[in-house]
Amino acid sequence: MHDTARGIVELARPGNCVAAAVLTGTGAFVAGIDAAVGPTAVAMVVTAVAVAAGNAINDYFDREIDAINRPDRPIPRGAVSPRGALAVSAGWFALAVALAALLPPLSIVIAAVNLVALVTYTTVFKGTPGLGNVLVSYLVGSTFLFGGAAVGRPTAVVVLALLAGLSTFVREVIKDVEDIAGDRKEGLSTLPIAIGERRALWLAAVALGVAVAVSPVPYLTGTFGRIYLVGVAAADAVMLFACYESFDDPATAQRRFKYGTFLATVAFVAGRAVVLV
Ligand SMILES: CC(C)=CCC/C(C)=C/CC/C(C)=C/CC/C(C)=C/COC[C@H](O)COP(=O)(O)O
Ligand SMILES: CC(C)=CCC/C(C)=C/CC/C(C)=C/CC/C(C)=C/COP(=O)(O)OP(=O)(O)O
Ligand SMILES: [Mg+2]
Repeated sequence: MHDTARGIVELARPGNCVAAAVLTGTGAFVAGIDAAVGPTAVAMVVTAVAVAAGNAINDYFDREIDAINRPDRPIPRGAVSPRGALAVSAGWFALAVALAALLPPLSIVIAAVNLVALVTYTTVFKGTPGLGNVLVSYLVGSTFLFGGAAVGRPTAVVVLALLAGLSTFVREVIKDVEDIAGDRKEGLSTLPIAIGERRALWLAAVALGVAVAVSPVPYLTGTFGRIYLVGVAAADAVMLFACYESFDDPATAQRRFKYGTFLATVAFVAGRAVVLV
């Protein structure tokens, strides 16, 4: 029983759930959390539960592949049965739907689109070159819009959504380069397999260049205070270095890149806080 409970928690990948919920909360905070603390809290829980549901159904559909490449995952190691994982995912999806119904109309629309995307990601989008990366990027970017919509001001965080989406695309491509051997063995057609590793990494570098060029905009529009520039410059530097590093060592680069995105999230919060105090 102990390993089953641990397995169910692992299916959710709680670190991703918390990180995504923080992004939703950041979106609400930047947009104007004073307007609606309750809906913000609900939106953060919906985000966390939706990510848990999406990760669990991903493991269900990936169970044969993971048995070869990730035997330590809960289903291949026998901690949770495939049917059990599907039931847990369905329960989390149902909970996300029930809670999303408490939110404003636009939030409900975003949640509905995202939940369908999460159910179809693995079976429809993941194996199509670049499409899976674009969908995950949209999902991460949408957390800011979801938080902004919860407080009735989604347009206030469109730039943040774009930055999060672009940077997620970059990291997903680097992760696909890291996983290229296993993905090729599984017969997956990821972007690096379809167009080549270096071309895929150059495409990611261009996307990062756009994100870095756009990153001062929240300061220039007055949304964030000057401290944001210091924080986002550090985050940009980490992500740019990770992107350069990815051509030689994608495994280290994608982990370093993730720290850069966390640094950027802190810069968003600090940048807004100094304007509000
Ligand atoms: C240029 C600039 C200022 C960019 C903004 C960067 C920003 C705030 C990005 C947000 C990225 C973030 C913190 C995402 C966490 C939420 C999440 C669940 C991401 C999706 O991850 C999917 C990935 O495949 C999971 O893999 P792993 O992390 O290895 O478990
Ligand atoms: C705002 C709302 C309602 C939802 C947002 C949902 C979010 C932010 C999702 C983020 C992306 C995410 C974590 C999706 C889950 C599915 C996924 C991409 C799993 C990873 O799948 P693989 O590509 O198989 O990689 P692994 O090797 O890690 O399994
Ligand atoms: Mg998987």
